[in-house]
Amino acid sequence: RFATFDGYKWDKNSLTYRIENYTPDMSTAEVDDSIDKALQVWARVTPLRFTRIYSGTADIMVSFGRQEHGDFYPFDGPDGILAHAFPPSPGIGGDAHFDEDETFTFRSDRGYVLFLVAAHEFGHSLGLSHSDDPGALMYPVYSYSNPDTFVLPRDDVNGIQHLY
Ligand SMILES: CNC(=O)[C@@H](NC(=O)[C@H](CC(C)C)CN(O)C=O)C(C)(C)C
Ligand SMILES: [Ca+2]
Ligand SMILES: [Zn+2]
Ligand SMILES: [Zn+2]
Repeated sequence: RFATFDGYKWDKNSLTYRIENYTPDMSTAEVDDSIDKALQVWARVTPLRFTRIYSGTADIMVSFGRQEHGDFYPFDGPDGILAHAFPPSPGIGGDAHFDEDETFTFRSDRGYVLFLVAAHEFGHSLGLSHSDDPGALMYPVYSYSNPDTFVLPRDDVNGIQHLY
């Protein structure tokens, strides 16, 4: 069953995002595609629309970092926590951080598929917290699934459509 951050949500349907830096694990094109596809997962089932910007401050700032990286939530080296994101609000709200000490992949299960991790994080960026449904994208434990055949689970659709 989905959960939200007590009604934190964006008060606009048009949101901007900016990819601030890249992981060496994948090509920039693969990172760009993974991030774009992860946002489209949510756009397909809501009125939300995402526009990429290349400078300045976006609603959703996407970055890779390791250990202490500028907020009070340092990462923890390989495995463990893969990423985190902040619920809707000005400033750091909406931002998604990925642990650079992970191996991120485009489609391979020999690492963590960036598309899947990002889709989960963007759920948080939009106002969803965790689901107790093990089949939900917003379940707090990573599990591999084929990005090419990924379908947003019903619990996540219900959750995001409860908000937008
Ligand atoms: C492989 N490691 C895991 O499955 C870890 N889970 C995560 O890193 C979550 C992100 C995944 C679901 C993309 C953290 N989270 O909720 C961010 O919003 C642990 C279960 C070990 C905490
Ligand atoms: Ca980690
Ligand atoms: Zn962070
Ligand atoms: Zn999470």
